[in-house]
Amino acid sequence: MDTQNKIAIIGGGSWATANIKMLADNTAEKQIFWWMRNADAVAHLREFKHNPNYLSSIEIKLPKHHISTDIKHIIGEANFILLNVPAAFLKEALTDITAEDLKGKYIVSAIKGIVPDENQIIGEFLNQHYNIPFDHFLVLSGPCHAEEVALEKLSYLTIASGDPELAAHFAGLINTRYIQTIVSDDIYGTEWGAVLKNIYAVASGICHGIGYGDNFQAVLISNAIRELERFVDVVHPIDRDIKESAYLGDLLVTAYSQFSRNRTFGNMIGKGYTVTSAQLEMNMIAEGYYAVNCLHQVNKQYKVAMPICEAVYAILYKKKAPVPQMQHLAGQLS
Ligand SMILES: NC(=O)C1=CN([C@@H]2O[C@H](COP(=O)(O)OP(=O)(O)OC[C@H]3O[C@@H](n4cnc5c(N)ncnc54)[C@H](OP(=O)(O)O)[C@@H]3O)[C@@H](O)[C@H]2O)C=CC1
Ligand SMILES: O=C(CO)COP(=O)(O)O
Repeated sequence: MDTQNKIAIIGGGSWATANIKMLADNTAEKQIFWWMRNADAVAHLREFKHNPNYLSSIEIKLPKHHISTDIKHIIGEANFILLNVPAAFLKEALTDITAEDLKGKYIVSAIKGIVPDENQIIGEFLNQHYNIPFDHFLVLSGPCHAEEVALEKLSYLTIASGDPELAAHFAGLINTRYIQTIVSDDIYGTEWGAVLKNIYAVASGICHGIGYGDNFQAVLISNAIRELERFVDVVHPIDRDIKESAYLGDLLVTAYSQFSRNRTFGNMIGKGYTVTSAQLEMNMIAEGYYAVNCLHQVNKQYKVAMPICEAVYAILYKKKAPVPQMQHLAGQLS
């Protein structure tokens, strides 16, 4: 294994900023490089050592020349590439990057989404479009909100990889006083679980926005974990315990948290905002919005019963009114 520990973070949002904090607070020897598309944010970071747009309380102590808008240069410096751009914009971010640029590197996806048009989770997309072997691919998953990392609240992260030794090595680069790590070999289940929980969090927010209470939400989420299990068991049938933190834990934190972008987005939709106005209001990305459209396409092949995802799809993409859709869904829950 290449243990140089030169890590490039690709993306400039909340999770990228929180990931830099964990990596910097971890004491293993390493170098950290950071790419983001926003030149003003790079200039601000170099001068003032804070991301002006996301989690600005975190102090970023990287050398100035380690932060850049030149993605090819930043990727060229590192042997670990930590992808942290919302899935909807990943292809755009990697436009100038070729398979040759990524050859031999370890790619870590902290993204919880599906690549639009390709309708692929990140590991599949990188494997098919950039020849990344699964034993060079890792998934960094929750349950973990960037905001709580900023506050150094105890959090658990799951690292999944086709190579358990590699997963353990990367875990050793992000463990801190407030970050515990769990290692898994379930790349597909971890990725799909994270994609689906975002859609269920949107559903949870919509229900809250139209006036359902905690009693209904508990039933919704208990049905959501069964729906999630049905789907991952069809897409990648292995022996997994859906109650583990990477699956149930991630669903719970996103569906219930005040910090969840997906729940907040759903709540606004339930309250009558249009998709565009909710997105403008948030200034952050709700992956569940993009994911539900991709999932709707992907599930034409698998035909798994997914009434919660279908209700969210109908509201967001067919412009159906939330109240009757959720009433209809409620009739199917148990
Ligand atoms: N936040 C969290 O707690 C967690 C997030 N994740 C995952 O991390 C990934 C990144 O999300 P997160 O950091 O939360 O994102 P944020 O919502 O905090 O930030 C949005 C990011 O998306 C970029 N962006 C927005 N619009 C565009 C566009 N049109 N083209 C290109 N880039 C764009 C922004 O760049 P710019 O600032 O230049 O506009 C910014 O980097 C997602 O897959 C998310 O699911 C996973 C675990 C936890
Ligand atoms: O993935 C997350 C927590 O594990 C963050 O989810 P939100 O995008 O809903 O904030």
